[in-house]
Amino acid sequence: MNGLPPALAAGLAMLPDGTFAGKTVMVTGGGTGLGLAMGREFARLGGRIAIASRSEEHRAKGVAAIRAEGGIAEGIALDVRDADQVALAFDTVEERLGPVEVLINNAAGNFPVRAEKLSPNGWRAVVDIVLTGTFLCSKAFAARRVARGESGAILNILATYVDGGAPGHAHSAAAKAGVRNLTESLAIEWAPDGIRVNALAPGLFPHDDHAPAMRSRRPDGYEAEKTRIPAGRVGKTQELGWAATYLCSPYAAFVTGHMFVIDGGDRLNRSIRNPEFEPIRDQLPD
Ligand SMILES: CCC/C=C/C(=O)SCCNC(=O)CCNC(=O)[C@H](O)C(C)(C)COP(=O)([O-])OP(=O)([O-])OC[C@H]1O[C@@H](n2cnc3c(N)ncnc32)[C@H](O)[C@@H]1OP(=O)([O-])[O-]
Ligand SMILES: NC(=O)C1=CN([C@@H]2O[C@H](COP(=O)(O)OP(=O)(O)OC[C@H]3O[C@@H](n4cnc5c(N)ncnc54)[C@H](OP(=O)(O)O)[C@@H]3O)[C@@H](O)[C@H]2O)C=CC1
Repeated sequence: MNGLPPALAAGLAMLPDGTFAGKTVMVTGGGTGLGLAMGREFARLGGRIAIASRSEEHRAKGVAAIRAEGGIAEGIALDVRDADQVALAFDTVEERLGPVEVLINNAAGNFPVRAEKLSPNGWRAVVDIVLTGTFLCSKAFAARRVARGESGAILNILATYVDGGAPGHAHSAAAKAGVRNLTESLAIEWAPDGIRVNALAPGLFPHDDHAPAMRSRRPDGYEAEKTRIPAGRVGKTQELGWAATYLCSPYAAFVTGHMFVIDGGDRLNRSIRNPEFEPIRDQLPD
């Protein structure tokens, strides 16, 4: 489990080439980090990628990365918190790339903060991006798929702290837990329409795009994680692409309402000798 099989490390496909040929895949927050890694894998399998986010710079970077690999990508301006912008984004994508058949709700906001210091607006910003944004995009997607009488797939990006919470991240953990529950409600509601709704919960996947507030503050970066995570390493962003494309592919046609965890066993980590408890207020700045 510590490394990748040589064939996978060399970039060989898990799914057949062309699995997403002719399909439009919208990735919210797809210009950076994990969203971009997933978009690249969908594009490699033939998908047309719509990168929908707020920052022109992020969108342009993502579009350039996918096009440099021979893929098809367009950037679409979108703040997922705004229902009118969401509707316009879906219409614009349809005009430029065709109707969206796969939606990846990846956009998120997060910053570490002691809960008693989190302002109402800080709470609202994160919950609105993660929970309300996921609902608004899912609703716009499903309304269009149902009107066309066509199936589709939604993948919601969670975090492993949907179980157990996350001290210092109360806003994000609560919002992600809400998205997990939403995944299940919508999966049941839309199953008769052929719309599958699944979730992917990543463990620790460092990347160069991480927002400054979310970067590791440890002097050794992520070196210590090698002994903390049971698999002995952090995740590689390409691995999320493999999981995401499988869950949205016809090979997962009977999979819906599922949360797929990809974390090297981190979530289940229990030790015989547990570390001492260090209060969160001692771990975060004032
Ligand atoms: C752990 C591993 C798992 C990883 C999971 C991830 O999700 S990784 C993904 C991570 N990726 C990202 O997060 C990328 C996207 N993130 C973002 O765009 C911003 O971080 C955002 C979420 C604040 C939204 O931006 P926006 O322009 O909509 O909002 P705004 O700037 O107007 O602020 C709204 C309120 O929040 C307050 N506040 C802000 N920062 C801090 C802080 N550090 N401390 C305290 N408070 C903070 C700010 O003061 C304000 O409250 P006020 O003063 O009015 O009471
Ligand atoms: N990296 C990790 O270890 C982990 C990540 N995750 C999850 O993976 C996903 C991707 O995170 P990651 O790539 O690490 O982080 P990034 O900060 O790189 O990505 C977040 C993306 O969300 C977009 N975004 C933020 N707010 C909005 C908004 N209001 N409307 C539209 N787009 C928005 C940003 O684009 P823009 O600024 O252009 O709007 C950005 O591209 C998130 O859901 C995160 O919670 C979960 C567990 C671990």
